[in-house]
Amino acid sequence: MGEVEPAFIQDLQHRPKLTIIEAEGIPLIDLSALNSGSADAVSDASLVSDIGDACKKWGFFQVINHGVPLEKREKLEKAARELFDQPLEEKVKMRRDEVRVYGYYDTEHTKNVRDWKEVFDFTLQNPTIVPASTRPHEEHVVEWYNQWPQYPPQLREACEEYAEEVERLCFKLMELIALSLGLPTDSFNGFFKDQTSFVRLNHYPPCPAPDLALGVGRHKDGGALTVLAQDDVGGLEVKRKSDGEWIRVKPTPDAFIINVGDIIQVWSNERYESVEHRVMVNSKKERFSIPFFFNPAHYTIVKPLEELTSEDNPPKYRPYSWGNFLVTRKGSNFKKLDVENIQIYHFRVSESELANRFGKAVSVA
Ligand SMILES: O=C(O)CCC(=O)C(=O)O
Ligand SMILES: [Fe+2]
Repeated sequence: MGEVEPAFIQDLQHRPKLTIIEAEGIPLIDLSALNSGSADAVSDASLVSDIGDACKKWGFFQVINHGVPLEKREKLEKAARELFDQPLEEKVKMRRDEVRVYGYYDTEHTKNVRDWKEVFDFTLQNPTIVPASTRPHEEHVVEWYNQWPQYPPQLREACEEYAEEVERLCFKLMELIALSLGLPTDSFNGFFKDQTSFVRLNHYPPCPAPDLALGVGRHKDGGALTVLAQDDVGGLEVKRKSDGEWIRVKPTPDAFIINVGDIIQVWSNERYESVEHRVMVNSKKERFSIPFFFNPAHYTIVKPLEELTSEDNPPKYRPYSWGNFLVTRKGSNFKKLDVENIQIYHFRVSESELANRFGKAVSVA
């Protein structure tokens, strides 16, 4: 990528500020209690409340001593560099499209503006089963398969080993999140039995106009939880809930950045919110990152959990099909649409509807 074409240029109000706020950063949480071997470590009370506070206040936190071996992460980071270092003719041999949705891609759009990046996606469950179309109530399913390159030869093994470790961490984090919401530890496990999780290798090349373009435009992650490994360059910005300022997430060696996705926002009936984030690019340095998107089975109907709703706190979302959401989002990756793609707020019950329901409940009582 050389010159900045118009497709990359953000609208004025979404352009990044080059003065970076690193003030009060997202919380840093030490997970060593989880790996101490004690059977009830996951119910460590202060850990649970720290996670709950971070989810509520920020929707984002970093973890250290998370149990994912550093050598597995480094092996994948090295393979990712070698992969993106290949000539474009090689990389496009495993190009993603509407049928082969995993593989290499360099023309992704977020909110209909092109991202300054190239990516390689792979799924954990190969094949991943999803609805055959974006039609509501689609009963047929299709299989989505991985595409592996010849070079670098160790990429596939590095991907699979890394994914296995991070998946384990995701299950532990979901247990901590369940406890922080006052739910039984294993409340969420069942949703991930036939998971649609996938991992993305991101490469953000140096960009001649970091004031006009973004590596990834502002967005919320649509799944349940994201576990992100970023290198030491920096660029991820999180929209601070308290004042809407964009805050840079400072790289911490060997830490993972965790964020709550839209599904946890719905399950928790907005006790925890999925927070907007974006990636700034750099005129001198390339940057690499690896998000792991932890997603439930395609047949999951996402709705606020009964235990977390009540007459005073009625469900704020209408139930929706995760498979339909995922397939609709993936389709929108491949073309620039004239309309906004599927967003979680489309399923939000309006404040006036909520007030009406509440009013009715009161008048009946
Ligand atoms: O590269 C990053 O730091 C974050 C990427 C991201 O937010 C995403 O791919 O959803
Ligand atoms: Fe994201």
